[in-house]
Amino acid sequence: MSAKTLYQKLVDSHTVVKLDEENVLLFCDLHLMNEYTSPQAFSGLDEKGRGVLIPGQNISVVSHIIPTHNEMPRMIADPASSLQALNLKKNCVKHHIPLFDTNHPLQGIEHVVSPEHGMVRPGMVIICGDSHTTTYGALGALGFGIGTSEVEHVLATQTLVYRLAKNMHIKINGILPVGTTSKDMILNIISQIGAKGAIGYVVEFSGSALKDLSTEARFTLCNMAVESGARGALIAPDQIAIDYVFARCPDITGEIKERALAHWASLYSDKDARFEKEYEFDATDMAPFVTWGTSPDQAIAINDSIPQKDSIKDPLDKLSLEQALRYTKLSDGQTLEGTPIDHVFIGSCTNGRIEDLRNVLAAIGDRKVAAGVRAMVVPGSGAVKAQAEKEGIADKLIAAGFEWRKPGCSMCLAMNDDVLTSGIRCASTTNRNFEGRQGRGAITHLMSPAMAAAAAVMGKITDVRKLQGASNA
Ligand SMILES: CC(C)[C@H](C(=O)O)[C@@H](O)C(=O)O
Ligand code: SF4
Repeated sequence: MSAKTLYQKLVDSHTVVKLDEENVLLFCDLHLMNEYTSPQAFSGLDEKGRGVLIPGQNISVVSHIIPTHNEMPRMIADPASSLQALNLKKNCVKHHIPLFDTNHPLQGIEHVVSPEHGMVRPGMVIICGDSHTTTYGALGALGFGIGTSEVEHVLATQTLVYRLAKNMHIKINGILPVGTTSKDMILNIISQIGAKGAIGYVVEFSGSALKDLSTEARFTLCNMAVESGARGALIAPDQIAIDYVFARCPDITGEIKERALAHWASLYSDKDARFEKEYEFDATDMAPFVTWGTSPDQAIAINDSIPQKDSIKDPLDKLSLEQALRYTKLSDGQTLEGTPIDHVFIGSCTNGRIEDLRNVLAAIGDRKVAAGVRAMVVPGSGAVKAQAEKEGIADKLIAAGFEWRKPGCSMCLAMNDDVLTSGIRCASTTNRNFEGRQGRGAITHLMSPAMAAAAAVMGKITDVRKLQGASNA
């Protein structure tokens, strides 16, 4: 038998039938839905008089449009958004699909909610009408985003017509230095391979630098891989992944547990497996990374400077640099450190988990949010929020001047009422910095939670490594 990549093993084990050289009918173990990308799919089912084939292998959350203010119970004031949430509820009740509704204590962003309750396990195929479904690769599950018409197909058949991707291997050796995180790692990688660098590929990450990363840090890495165009991101499951899953699945015991372990042990790329593209990085000299432009690959190390216009040969690249800098109101050749910021947003499916919030607290020490800065923390889920409150993180962040919100996507894409106004500069732990992403004319700098925390207390983009010790109180 020929050597296979982990990706090929996952696809083969889920292939119902090969359709042609490029397409297979793929079985999907878990299908996630949100209020935003599911309505047309349910209407499509209704029109054709079809039902949902396996309701228990689908799950829904309300995430994108809900407000994150602290009133109890949470109300959706915007009529269109309220209708979307109501429709999702109706559809889920009608088709017996479990729903984490607006006021459910565990509600949150799909990519935060599903792994924290043990729904994501190595070897699964997981799909969602949302691009950041690549997150689940951190546990050795193949996750990817699908379109609305595909959502309908999955609901009706639990399968998907799937176009095969190519294999890319990104090896990261060395050890991430203190003060850097997997967010810096992925921003660094994307800045080098480009926002289109992995189009058509499923990326497998490996290397010694991953061994020290927690599952949550790996989620961040795989989540953002899609920003390089990747159709999926994978990390072969190791003991860290296995421990994460079993801690959340106490019901898997005895023979089933043995069988699961035996299967998971086979989930790696064979020694001679062929990758169409390979990259190697060294984590040892990585530094905190921050975006300066309007694409996730327009990023630099905090101690570096924005590229000089004249150093860019390709006319299109030069144009996109000029356009980006016009929008972000920065100049070529300048450094980012010291750039004043107005707003800080900590949250999203990239960095809205408990470890991210612990990192925020650790970074600020006993400092307070700088005068004139508005800093918001939006936990990724109800469980993250409750945990942070239990650990005293919430109280300390509130005392430091942060707003403590309810879970949701919020200012990651500004589809609720958390919208920035034009010209506001935001230090954000999110994943996209396109023009207008956080509000028309608003400027987004993507960075790690620790770096965003440093920006909050210093009022400017700051190298978090310089913050150790001293206080601004
Ligand atoms: C709204 C949804 C389709 C979108 C996505 O697929 O990623 C959103 O989650 C985003 O992050 O831009
Ligand atoms: S948090 Fe942001 S990136 Fe994640 S699903 Fe929501 S809008 Fe998309």
